[in-house]
Amino acid sequence: MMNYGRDPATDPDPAADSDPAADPARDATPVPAVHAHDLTVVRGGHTVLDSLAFDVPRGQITGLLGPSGCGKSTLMRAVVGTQAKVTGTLDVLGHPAGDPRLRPRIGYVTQDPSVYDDLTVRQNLDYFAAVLHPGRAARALRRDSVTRAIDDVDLTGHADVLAGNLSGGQRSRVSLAVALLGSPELLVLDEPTVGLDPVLRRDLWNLFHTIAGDRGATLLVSSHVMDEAERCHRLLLMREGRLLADDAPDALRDRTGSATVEEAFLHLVDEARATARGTRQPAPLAKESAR
Ligand SMILES: Nc1ncnc2c1ncn2[C@@H]1O[C@H](COP(=O)(O)OP(=O)(O)OP(=O)(O)O)[C@@H](O)[C@H]1O
Repeated sequence: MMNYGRDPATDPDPAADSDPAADPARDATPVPAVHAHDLTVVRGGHTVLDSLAFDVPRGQITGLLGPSGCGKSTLMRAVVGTQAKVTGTLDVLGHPAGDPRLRPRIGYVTQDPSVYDDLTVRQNLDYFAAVLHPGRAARALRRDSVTRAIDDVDLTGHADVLAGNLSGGQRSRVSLAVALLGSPELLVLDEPTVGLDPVLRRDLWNLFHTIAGDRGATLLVSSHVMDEAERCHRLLLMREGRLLADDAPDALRDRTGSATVEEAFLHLVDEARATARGTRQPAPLAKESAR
């Protein structure tokens, strides 16, 4: 579906030479969970993602942060293969984004919870588990994975409540539980903590770290709340469809001499504006919020 206009000289196809025997050095550098090069998306005649290049390392939490409208959801849709008009290279778990082989390996939670309001929490999970693991032989596996997913998102006490009677934050957590069902290698979560109280937000971030640390999954998590950046292993900072930074939070703060990621973000915005004006003088600190 993607990988339009790949330049073999600068951007080799990872699937084409994926035999480790052909190049033993590849063992030392595993294919990243996501590899993007010259990734561009045009929507309604407007360039929403502008020639992005980045890697998302495996087994870590990568935060995708930036103000509302900067292109986070568009990028996530491109990664899971549901975005139209994508050009450039976008490889996910070693395959072109959108490859049908990726479907069971990726969990995706959109901003709008996709749950059936007329089913209970457990019935929602049972339904999706039956699609994922059909047949009588998988009955115990289904039951265990449903129980674990409901527990993961702290909804055990609400398992028999109709989804339509849950709060917005609880319905979002049902969506997350559905995404966790198949123990995906890559979880793509679009603003999963919106509308949650601080305790639930903390618990969810703890869960994300468990999923990455204990289960070895890769998480790509978007947020426009900069304090969530501090909880990520790596950050992709975006603004107006471009990448401002691709770094670890500590390195980002050090590099910009900032106390927080939000301050670092503002520093980088000023730097980008100064560069655009063709001057090396940093502009005064912006007043706008990064949120
Ligand atoms: N159907 C469309 N046609 C044209 N432009 C669109 C369309 N949908 C979104 N856009 C534009 O694409 C840009 C990126 O939108 P996107 O939803 O990816 O941003 P976002 O960073 O996820 O925002 P938010 O944090 O508010 O969800 C925005 O400027 C938006 O106006």
